[in-house]
Amino acid sequence: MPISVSVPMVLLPDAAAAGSLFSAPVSGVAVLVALVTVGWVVRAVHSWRRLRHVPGPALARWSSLWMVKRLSSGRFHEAMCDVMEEYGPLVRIGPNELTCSDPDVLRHMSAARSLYTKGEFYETGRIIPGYDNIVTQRDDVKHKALRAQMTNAYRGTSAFAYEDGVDRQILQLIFLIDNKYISEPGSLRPMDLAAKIQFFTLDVISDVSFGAPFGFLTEDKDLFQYNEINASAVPVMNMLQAMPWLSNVVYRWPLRLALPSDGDSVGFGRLMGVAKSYVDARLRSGSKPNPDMLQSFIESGMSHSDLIQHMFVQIVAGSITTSAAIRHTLLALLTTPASLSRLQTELAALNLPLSQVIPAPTAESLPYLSAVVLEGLRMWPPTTGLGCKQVPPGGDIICGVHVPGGTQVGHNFSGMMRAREIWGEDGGVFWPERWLEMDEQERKEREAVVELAFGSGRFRCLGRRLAGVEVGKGVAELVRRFDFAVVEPQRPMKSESGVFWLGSDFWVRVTRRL
Ligand code: HEM
Repeated sequence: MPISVSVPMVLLPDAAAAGSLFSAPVSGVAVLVALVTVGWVVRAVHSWRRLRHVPGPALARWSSLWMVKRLSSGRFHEAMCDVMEEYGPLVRIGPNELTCSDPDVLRHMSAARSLYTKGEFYETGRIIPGYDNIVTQRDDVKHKALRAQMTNAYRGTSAFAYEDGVDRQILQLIFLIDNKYISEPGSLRPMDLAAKIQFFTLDVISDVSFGAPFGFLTEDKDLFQYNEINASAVPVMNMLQAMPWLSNVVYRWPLRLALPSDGDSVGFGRLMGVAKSYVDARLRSGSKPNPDMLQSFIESGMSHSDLIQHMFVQIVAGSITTSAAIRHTLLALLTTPASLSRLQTELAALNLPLSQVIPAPTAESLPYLSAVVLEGLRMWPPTTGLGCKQVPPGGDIICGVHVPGGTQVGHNFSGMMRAREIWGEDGGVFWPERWLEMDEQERKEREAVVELAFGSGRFRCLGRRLAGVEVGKGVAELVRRFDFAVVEPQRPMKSESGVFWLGSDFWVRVTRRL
């Protein structure tokens, strides 16, 4: 029997009543969406107008998507060269971001009395949310004070010499190659040169920092999955470069729980843990001072938390950059036999025994080695990120145009190092001879441009001297002792650029020369 249910008429809403029941929330959401859209459009139009006179790709005028796409493509350095070619030395690459390839402008922004400050992106490098280190400190007065505190350690006065640490790790690298990776006729022991160089730079920086290497070279493995985790963190850094405000999201609960911490067993956190254990051991009463950077930092009066942070900062800042420089210079040499042979001849003339590493002053006095190192830094500046500086409140005239206060102006390192106006038609070619053919004045000026790969003025890289010793000696000692044949000449190495270079799969066949 069918069941019939009778509903009292009072409970049945009529059509009009139904409409009013739903229309209130629907129209509320619609108004909200409309307000947000109008707000976004007004903001976008305002930001487009502020910099509409600066040339650049159409999408970049409205959105950060242009940068996001280029930064995540792995070819950011090429995008920077392309925009310079197409639009000139000052290019708009985001709603509030410009990039500049004029060396004078870059120097001006970082000069001692300049009113520019570090840009918004720097804050994204904080290790502890809300707590600044030398890289992230945007307050000029505090940055200056911190830098003064740290300079002694980087200068290498206080009875410590970088060179010993670099030499120890060069010998360790050579020992590893000699014992594990020498191929004989008919046998191949392929070696990923990119990985070994990364191990080398990590062991150098830990050796000079705490007086003991991490041990990447002795273990011959990616300890604490550091390199693997570093590679997976770079895409996040790339996103932050395009949209620094995202770091406010990352630093909030619950995402902040995923940030590295010194209790982690792998990655950045593990490295922080190692740094902390060295700091704690050194501060323990009765512990012996050691002639290293940590000791200099302690003597400068740094707090416990600052010591840990700055040990960690320099491990990261001092390894990814230096390894990119050595890796690219070696690749350029292996694929330019005339340059490699000329360098090997220069090194052979030194008649140094194999037990000895070339002393830094000797390496620096070699004309061809110096030309090779300069040319490697020029062709592939190791930092490809923008290092934006913020235009002071009153605005400034850059490359002849007015740029309003608050604009973020980045360094177009890659474009500047290949610009036709500076380097001529062959700026895109690795050719160390160019340095030997210049007259003294010209060479001085060009060297000053390459030097900008380390920043300048108030923000100049503190590890510049160590990096120079490491790159010069590292390249020289490897090509002096070994021949490297690229295993896959059509794709010699995997290399990607964003904020930093990432390199891997640089497979080589190694034989002894001496
Ligand atoms: C080829 C290797 C290297 C390159 C190309 C390089 C490049 C740079 C650049 C471009 C900056 C930023 C400048 C700016 O903000 O305008 C910088 C800053 C810095 N670098 Fe390096 N770097 C290298 C190696 C090193 C090494 C080995 C160390 C540590 C021993 C180091 C420690 C630092 C520190 C602490 C800063 C922050 C300076 C400050 O803000 O005052 N770097 N470097």
